[in-house]
Amino acid sequence: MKTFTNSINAFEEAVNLMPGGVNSPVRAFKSVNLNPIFVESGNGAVIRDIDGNEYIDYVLSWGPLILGHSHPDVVKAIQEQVAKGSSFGAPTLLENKLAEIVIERVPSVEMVRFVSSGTEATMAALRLARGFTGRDIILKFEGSYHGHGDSLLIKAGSGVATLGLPDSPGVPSDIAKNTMTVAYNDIDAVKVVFEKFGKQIAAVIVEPVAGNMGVVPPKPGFLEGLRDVTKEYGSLLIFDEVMTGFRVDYNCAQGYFGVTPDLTCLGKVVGGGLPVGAFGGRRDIMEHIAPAGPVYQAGTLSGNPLAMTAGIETLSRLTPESYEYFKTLGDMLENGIREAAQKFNIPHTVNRAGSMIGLFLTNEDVIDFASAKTSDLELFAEYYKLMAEEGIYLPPSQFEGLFISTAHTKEHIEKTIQAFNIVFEKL
Ligand SMILES: Cc1ncc(COP(=O)(O)O)c(CN[C@@H](CN)CCC(=O)O)c1O
Repeated sequence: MKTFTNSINAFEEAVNLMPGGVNSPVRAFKSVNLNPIFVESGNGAVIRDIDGNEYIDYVLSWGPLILGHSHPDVVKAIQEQVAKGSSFGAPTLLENKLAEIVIERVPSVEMVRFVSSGTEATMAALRLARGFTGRDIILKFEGSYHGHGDSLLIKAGSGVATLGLPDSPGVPSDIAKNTMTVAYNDIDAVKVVFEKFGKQIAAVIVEPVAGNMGVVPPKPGFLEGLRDVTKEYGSLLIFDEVMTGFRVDYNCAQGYFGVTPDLTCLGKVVGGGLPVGAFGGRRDIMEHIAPAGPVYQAGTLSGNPLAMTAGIETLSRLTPESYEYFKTLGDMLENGIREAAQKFNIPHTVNRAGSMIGLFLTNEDVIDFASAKTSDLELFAEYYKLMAEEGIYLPPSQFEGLFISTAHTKEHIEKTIQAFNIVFEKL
């Protein structure tokens, strides 16, 4: 039986030091009603908490650790770089190198700007789209998360073709009103909005595979429809690939689905576990970014040498064969979860996009946020606790997905499927 004494004590201290005891809300384990574990170390596919418990990790720091924790080559390269200096606030060859890799792998990217988080990337991409088009309105999708920028913390107004409402205190209504929200996968609703506001819409921002309502792949024709309608009205199409970038495919989700946006936002994997975000796209658009153009964007630690090193070493070790490996393990896990849920009559829908897997505790097809919310959240909390006791570390929210790394093995997957069977039998 696992004990969590040290994590419990540490969290008691933390809640007096930091809001909610964490530096990002989802880490507080609120939606699963548990004390979060404090992690001591990670090695490959396994993390160890400060009570000595070990877990097979399917969170992977919310996506970045696609090679697993403490990959020896990545560690060595960062150690060598930090001995030469951690930050200069001046250009380094490392930025050129990572930029070349990103431009080579991401079909839409002709030029790229590095920042320090996915939020910065999407904030900057929106400002760029507005500056380039001279328009103000942004269209996003209900249940999608693009970081905590004011223009993106927006919930749907009533009805389809109405303006957005703040989804957090502190977001001025004057900002919220320029963001519209419709249901993911509903291309007809998008067309209604464009018929009414098309010439005022600067951009549509979309997760090409939604990963923040759980995993929800695009319906056939959805991304293509967005590409067509934005072209028709002179708006930009922005793919937020912070989660899907280099995870769904060697050439990102845009390569997998064959739809090329005007701008792409990246994060997570592109930094290999260190703080990196990026936005890039058509050269004629990107050349509007300061100092080449008038749209301002800046950052003290943008292009940080250590973060660039982690990104270069990580992306360099991802090959087309890596995605074959993810498919093999992902197939095993997806089928194993489905078989276990069927065997023990657990309500379930399993969605998948490459090495992103979403288990919803509902028998509804999950195609958008409304259908994702039919999941049984109380059952999810019970399931989560039991899986943790079996040594499986999952994202502590029904509205997140499981990630696989190149460090996961068939043995890890087999142990995980065994845990699903044990847990589903108990529920
Ligand atoms: C599609 C997408 N776009 C932007 C972001 C924001 O990236 P960051 O600012 O957290 O680096 C994210 C961040 N994802 C969340 C969870 N899925 C990160 C975890 C957290 O918030 O702690 C994202 O998924």
